[in-house]
Amino acid sequence: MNTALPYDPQRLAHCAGEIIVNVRELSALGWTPATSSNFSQRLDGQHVAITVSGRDKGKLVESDIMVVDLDGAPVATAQKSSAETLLHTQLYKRFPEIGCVLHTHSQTQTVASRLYSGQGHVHLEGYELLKAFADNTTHEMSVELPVLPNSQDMHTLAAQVDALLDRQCMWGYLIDGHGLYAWGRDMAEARRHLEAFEFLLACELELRRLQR
Ligand SMILES: CSCCC(=O)C(=O)COP(=O)(O)O
Ligand SMILES: [Zn+2]
Repeated sequence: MNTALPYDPQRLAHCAGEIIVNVRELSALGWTPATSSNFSQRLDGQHVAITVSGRDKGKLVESDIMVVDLDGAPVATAQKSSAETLLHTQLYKRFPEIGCVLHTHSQTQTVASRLYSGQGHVHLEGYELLKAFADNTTHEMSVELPVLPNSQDMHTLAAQVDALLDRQCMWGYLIDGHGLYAWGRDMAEARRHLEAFEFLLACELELRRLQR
């Protein structure tokens, strides 16, 4: 064991395994086309396991998961982390309870982001599946899923997200023409939120189509 590492390598191996298994399943659904999407899990109070930039997310292996600190700087590696690392670390930095962040580019998420960008959010109401966002004490009756303008400048995007989080507490957001970010206390919860958003967005798109 390399005792010089500032994080627990066994925890990294565990998180990498969880990321690989879950992302393969998301990829098989067609939610990570053309090397898009990125995924992370918190290792401890200072470190995050995150996907290496540009990898085929459907074929991840352990060496495709690396460690960054909460400012997004690589730790004990020369690998390049996801181009969108800052969008992950800003969440871990701000909310100690967040343990997992998932970002995908499904067709449903991307089309919905385009359709609702003018409105700035997607209003989700009247669905039993909204219970996927409820904790033990509250029963969510409606959810506003924010839609942010896209930018190639991650600092601009991260500033938009920070401003949003000042006003509103939520489990995800869309980026226009880009995809969805969703998170949770652990992989299971983040995945439940991601799948619930995907399903609810698909319902909204279908309703719009039928109502035309
Ligand atoms: C080819 S997709 C463009 C970048 C992107 O949006 C994405 O999610 C993947 O970027 P990464 O650097 O994490 O591979
Ligand atoms: Zn992306």
